[in-house]
Amino acid sequence: MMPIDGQPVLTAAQMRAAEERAIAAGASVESLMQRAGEGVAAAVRRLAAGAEVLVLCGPGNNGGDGYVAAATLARAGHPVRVAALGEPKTAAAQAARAQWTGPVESFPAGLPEDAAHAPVVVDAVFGTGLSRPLEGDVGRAMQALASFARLSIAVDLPSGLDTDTGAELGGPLSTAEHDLTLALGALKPAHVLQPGAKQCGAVRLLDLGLGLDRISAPRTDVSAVETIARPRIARPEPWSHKFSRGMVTVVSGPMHGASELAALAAYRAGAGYVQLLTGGLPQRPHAIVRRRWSADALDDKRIGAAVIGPGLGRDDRAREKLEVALASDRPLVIDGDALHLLDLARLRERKAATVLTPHAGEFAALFGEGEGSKIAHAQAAARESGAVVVFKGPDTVVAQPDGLADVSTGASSWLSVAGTGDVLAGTIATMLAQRPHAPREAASAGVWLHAAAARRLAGCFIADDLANALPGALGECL
Ligand SMILES: NC(=O)C1=CN([C@@H]2O[C@H](COP(=O)(O)OP(=O)(O)OC[C@H]3O[C@@H](n4cnc5c(N)ncnc54)[C@H](O)[C@@H]3O)[C@@H](O)[C@H]2O)[C@@H](O)CC1
Ligand SMILES: [K+]
Repeated sequence: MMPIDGQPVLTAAQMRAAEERAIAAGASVESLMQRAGEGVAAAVRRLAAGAEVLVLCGPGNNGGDGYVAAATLARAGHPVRVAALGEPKTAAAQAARAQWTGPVESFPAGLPEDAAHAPVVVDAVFGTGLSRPLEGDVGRAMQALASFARLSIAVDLPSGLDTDTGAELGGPLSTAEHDLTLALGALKPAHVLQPGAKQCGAVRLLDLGLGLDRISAPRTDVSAVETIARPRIARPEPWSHKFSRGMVTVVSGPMHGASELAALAAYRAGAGYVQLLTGGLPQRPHAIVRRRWSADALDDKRIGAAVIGPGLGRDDRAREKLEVALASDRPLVIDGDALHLLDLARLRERKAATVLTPHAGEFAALFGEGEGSKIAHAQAAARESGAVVVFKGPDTVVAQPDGLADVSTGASSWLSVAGTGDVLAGTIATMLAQRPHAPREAASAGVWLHAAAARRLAGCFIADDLANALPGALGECL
């Protein structure tokens, strides 16, 4: 079982292609299924601690993995039962079924009442092949079993999810929520995009030897999408000074608090010099340099990145400031109100690095609703705008115009509070000021730090606390 940071994310079609490549290179579906089932059995055995396991098997190869896992557990002397949704339909699943010598109960109808108390449930009903909503009582029965179980584990994916979008094919609340999902061979979008990611519980990767790791396969060969890994951030050099550490300028507006938060976060994320262009009164922290806005305020070549949007307002003065920011040659983070004023045609004329940080509402206002997954939406928006797009949420996606994209995993739901977006904008600006040539990497590093700061707070917090937790998160990256 491997952690999921910095791993490729493959669609169902990309997964099939990887399987075909492995078969062309000498593997067989049966050998891959054996490896998958044995990996599942090893994980289940370790976690079940001797408790009886009920394996639910579907008609396809996901079910085949389940039969191999059940047979492997039985051979090891672990108490295990099997219940199946029909007979296996593929040759590989039929061969796997033949390994299991015990009885097969039928699922969902016919499963005795006491099955509801199975302490450990393994969902091997459907994986990447599911193309339509679960029929009959399958979803409801699975939910009941999973909620009664002390431990419920999904093989590859929780049955009922759309692999490529993470949507529940049968509509909201139609899929069981598991404690653990064992992603086979590679992560899929449903492991990282909501609501699928929540239904997965913890996600761990089982390697099937498909050669999908970044050492064997360069990023674009198998997939342009990857989960965000902990960034490596350099300590200041002995000869570093405040400007070489990264200078961030935050453009303020009538709602001073939002830009104050962005400026505080920029400092806490490691910037050497943060100035706030504001008409507000001096306040803490005094380290923030406060200047009045002027039309040439962004001409300073020492500025590594500027932030515009938090608390900016949407009036003519806000428009004027945004136009100055767009015309400047400084890297720019555009957030909040500025996203509502943005003209995409004007943005495309800009040469310097630009990062947009919309939440779902701002994203829809700028780019429309779109088709497909959140990853596909972010990729299309990056292509259309020519900017790096950070499509925020519980499953933040960072995409750049050529299609490369990163997805955040494990964001705390406590981040759903006012001001955390301003903190993210400031954090990304610092990363951008320190890494001027790599806006996607800078944005992803900022997203990682933001999520790590929230994890360190481990519960309810306000945006000021989040900014103040950034140094601890940064410490994890040195
Ligand atoms: N891609 C790979 O490299 C490997 C994949 N394996 C497993 O194979 C799985 C994919 O197998 P399959 O493609 O056979 O797909 P699944 O096992 O996910 O299910 C597909 C089967 O269910 C039927 N079906 C689809 N939607 C249905 C619905 N709503 N109600 C009833 N029946 C429905 C399909 O007609 C098909 O028979 C993966 O998730 C993984 O568990 C492993 O065995 C080994 C390697
Ligand atoms: K499954």
